[in-house]
Amino acid sequence: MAILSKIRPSDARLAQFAKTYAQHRPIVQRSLTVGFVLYVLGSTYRGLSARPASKGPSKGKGKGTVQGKDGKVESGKSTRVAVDAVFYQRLATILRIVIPSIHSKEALLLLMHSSLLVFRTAISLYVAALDGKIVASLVRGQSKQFLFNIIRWLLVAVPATWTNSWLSYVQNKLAIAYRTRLTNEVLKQYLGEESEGPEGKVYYKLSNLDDRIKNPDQMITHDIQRFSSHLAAIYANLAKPILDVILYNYQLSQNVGAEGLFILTIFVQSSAALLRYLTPSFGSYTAQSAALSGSLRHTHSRLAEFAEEIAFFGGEETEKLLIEQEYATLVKHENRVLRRKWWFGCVEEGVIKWLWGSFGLVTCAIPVFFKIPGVAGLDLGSRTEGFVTNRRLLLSASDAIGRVMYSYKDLSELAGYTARVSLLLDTMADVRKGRFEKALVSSAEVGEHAKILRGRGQVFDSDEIRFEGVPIVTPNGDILIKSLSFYVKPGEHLLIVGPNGSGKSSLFRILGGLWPVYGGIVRKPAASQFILIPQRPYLSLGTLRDQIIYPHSRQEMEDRGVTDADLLAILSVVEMDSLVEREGGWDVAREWRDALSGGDKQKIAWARLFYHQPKYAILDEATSLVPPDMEGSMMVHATTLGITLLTVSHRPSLWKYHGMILHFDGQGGYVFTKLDAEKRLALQEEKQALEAKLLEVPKMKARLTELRAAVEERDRQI
Ligand SMILES: Nc1ncnc2c1ncn2[C@@H]1O[C@H](COP(=O)(O)OP(=O)(O)OP(=O)(O)O)[C@@H](O)[C@H]1O
Repeated sequence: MAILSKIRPSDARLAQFAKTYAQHRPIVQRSLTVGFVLYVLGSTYRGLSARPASKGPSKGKGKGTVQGKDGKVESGKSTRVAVDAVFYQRLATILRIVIPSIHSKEALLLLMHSSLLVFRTAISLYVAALDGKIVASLVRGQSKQFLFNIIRWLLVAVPATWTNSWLSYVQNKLAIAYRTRLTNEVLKQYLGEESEGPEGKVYYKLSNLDDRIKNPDQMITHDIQRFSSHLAAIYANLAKPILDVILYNYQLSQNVGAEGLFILTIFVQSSAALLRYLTPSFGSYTAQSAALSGSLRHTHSRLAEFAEEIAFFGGEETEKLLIEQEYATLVKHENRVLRRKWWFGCVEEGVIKWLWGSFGLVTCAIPVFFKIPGVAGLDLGSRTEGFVTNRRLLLSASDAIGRVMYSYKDLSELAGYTARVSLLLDTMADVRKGRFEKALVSSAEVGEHAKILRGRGQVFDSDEIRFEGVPIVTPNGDILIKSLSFYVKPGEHLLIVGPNGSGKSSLFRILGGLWPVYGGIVRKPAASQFILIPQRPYLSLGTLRDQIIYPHSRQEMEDRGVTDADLLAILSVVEMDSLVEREGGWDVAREWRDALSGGDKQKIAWARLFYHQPKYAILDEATSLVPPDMEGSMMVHATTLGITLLTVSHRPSLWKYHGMILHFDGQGGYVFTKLDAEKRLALQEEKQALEAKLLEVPKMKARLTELRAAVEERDRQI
């Protein structure tokens, strides 16, 4: 006061400014009101024009097709995406999975979330009343009352910040809970227990027998996560802003003071600087999350890439374990970030809304308790009240209105992710029932071809393998062989030969239960009685031991009474025992696909065969990279273990190990007969010798012509 009384010239200037301002104040108020209305209109327009959200999976005016990650349409038959009855129907189906009962954890979280939303609104109402009281005490100049109200204001900050942080925490918990439910359900079907039955091997059939889903890995990892977080957020994004808008709407009719706006801007800038300083490095957390998500996706893409090999090994459980481990690491990280967000949310709320809010009130109180010349008491009161209204409008109403504007966008994004998740669930359900959607070859619609495709064969359990009139049909409806009949009795090894693409591997896919049987009768042991060794064997993620015992776990190995010493003995059969020392022991884990050579991979696959000792081994060019002397010893060893071999090989050196031959001609025909290896080899040698002689004929003819010319020349000279 003493300082103020000394600066008379500035006091006069202040009084002059206040007078001019008071004269023009109505215009300022009107401009602010118009500006505010324009802002609301602009936000509304932006909110509505964001409806055909180009971001996210929805397309067009809230409608479109379900798209893959690179924008490719997921299915030939387009799936509508709109906020309509179909969306609510799909959502209801998924809700039954993510909230299985009212006693579930998710239902409890949802109840907590709702209660917190209502509680927060109640706090807002209380604060609104408290604000009014503070303004009243300011206007009346009641310093004690004012201080008392400020203390109440700071006290209410405790439950308010607590509620807001809890809201965000519970919402994110809910998203994780939804995701876990959906992931478990999808994994159950995708890598399900019933791998032996016709309902199993969904992960193989989804990508090989059906066209609808191009990237199941992305759907299971990314889309389910996006769907879950959108579903958890949509409740708060719709319900709370509507409540807030109703609550604050009456204040929009009140004065919007330019003074308040100015001071508030300073506060907002200061709080932003402080918060920038305090903010944990959420950017690096996001990068880490992306890396972990990428790793999880990589594991899934490996599964899709090697689906055939894993399907033959019945490695579903091992793959499921690996995926679950990756998922657990990701969730652990997300939970850590969530906890940081929780305390940061408290600080953020405390600083922005409450601490600076109280400072703002104190600032407004200065002209009340310390008289500023030229400004009337009544003006001061209305200006303070204007500031409070302004603060509320900007901090609460603008936030609420903004969220209402964008709620439709949220809803259509949720519709997009709902469509993706539904497509995944529906396609899996169809695949499990043997209903596939795939573009077929043009002739598939007519005549005998169509008749074969409409048919279904019978599959019986048996000790031996016997095909009776079974057509070999590719997933796109191409008929490789119309009717195939052959058998393999235990101990009677079968050699399968034929040109590329004639259907040799396709036969194995039917044996492994991967491709449907379109006709005839198939008798065969369960898929678990087969082991496939392809040219490029599958190596799982895990230790060196895991490669030999795949898909067994260490526990299963021990339960079978097998020790590491036994595994070493198995490795010595394929002359790979030095590998254990070279790689640093049985428990070393690495990307074995890159660590081993092609031949080493084949030998490891043979070691795996000797460990499992199945009834039948399918060898699809399984010795192509192994030295000739070793392939013989490996075959003999397999035979002594009682394993019956079904071999695809172009090497005549392997013929002698087989009793029967199935010869595809590549034109839809085949011969199934006894294989007399010696006779066949003798014939082969004679054929080769004749072919070699035939190659000499042109050279001999040329030489003969030369000799005849030379003789004629000599005769002329004589
Ligand atoms: N998942 C699939 N979808 C559609 N067609 C397929 C699929 N897998 C294989 N085919 C087709 O089936 C035909 C036979 O393939 P298969 O792998 O049985 O040949 P193969 O006799 O083993 O040949 P190769 O000696 O080259 O291995 C090929 O024309 C191939 O394109």
